[in-house]
Amino acid sequence: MTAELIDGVQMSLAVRAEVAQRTAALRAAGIQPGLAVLLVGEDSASHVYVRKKVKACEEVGVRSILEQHDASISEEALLARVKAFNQDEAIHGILVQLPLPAHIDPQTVIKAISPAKDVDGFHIVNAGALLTGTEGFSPCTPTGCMRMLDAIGYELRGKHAVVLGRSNIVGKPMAIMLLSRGATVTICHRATPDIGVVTRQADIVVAAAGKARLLRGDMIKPGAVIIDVGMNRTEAGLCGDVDFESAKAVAGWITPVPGGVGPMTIAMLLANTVTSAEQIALVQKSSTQVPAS
Ligand SMILES: Nc1nc2c(c(=O)[nH]1)N[C@@H](CN(C=O)c1ccc(C(=O)N[C@@H](CCC(=O)O)C(=O)O)cc1)CN2
Repeated sequence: MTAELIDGVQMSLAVRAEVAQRTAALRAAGIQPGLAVLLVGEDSASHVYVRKKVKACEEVGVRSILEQHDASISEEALLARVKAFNQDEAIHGILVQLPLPAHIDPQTVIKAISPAKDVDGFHIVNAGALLTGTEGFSPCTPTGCMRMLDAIGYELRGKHAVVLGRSNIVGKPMAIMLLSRGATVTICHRATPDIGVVTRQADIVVAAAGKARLLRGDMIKPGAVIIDVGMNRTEAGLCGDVDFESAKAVAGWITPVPGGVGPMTIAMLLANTVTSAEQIALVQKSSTQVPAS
């Protein structure tokens, strides 16, 4: 068997086209969606991702402000910048690119972002909304993975989904999203003794462990859907958490790296930013409406 490729580039273009239409409608109503991006330090991968985000904004008509800070910026100074963007009416989304330097606590910084502008969906208010199935912003990478599963018409109800990795930005929210769609979910992590025993039972594996080529073909149930969130820079170049060549010989569907989940992450960020602008516009409109006498 050779797996069918899930093309994240094509899917992200479809999402971007929708976002561009919504942006055009907002602009016609006098609202220019705006995203503030805070980048701290010299992590080269972060610079690549942020450049992609800024370019994507430009392409769909979202205004972006990129603020770059030296790695030595204090936590207080960074918090002050976040708070300034919270107050800025031209800004509808705020994101702080992760990882941050070791002297800055990411949770403290994320907590300072207004939940209404938290287009990364990392704030505890939005994490709680996801957990309880109420309205809020969902993290971009797992939301992008769900869109990919939907795009191939995959029915999750009754399936066994295995998530590799338990990070706050991918593993945990991914598990909640799969669970809320009726899948039986297992999370494997560093302390799981033998992940192959678990993954061989899975109908879907989402690999987000941050370990190059962790999931090999011999650990996959024939016909399973394999979503690779990994973004590992090795001597051989960029590779995912899945050993693509051996996995594609066994799986039913598979995402490539690059060109899989990454572009969908950026597309979902654009979608969240435009949603935020639409919501803020709605609130502003209702607060300026004069009640009928
Ligand atoms: N504030 C945030 N920080 C981080 C997030 C996030 O969602 N919000 N996620 C990751 C990195 N990330 C987004 O920021 C991200 C990673 C990869 C890609 C992407 O398009 N990858 C390309 C390949 C790029 C390359 O050549 O290196 C692909 O897969 O095709 C986009 C976004 C951690 N930090």
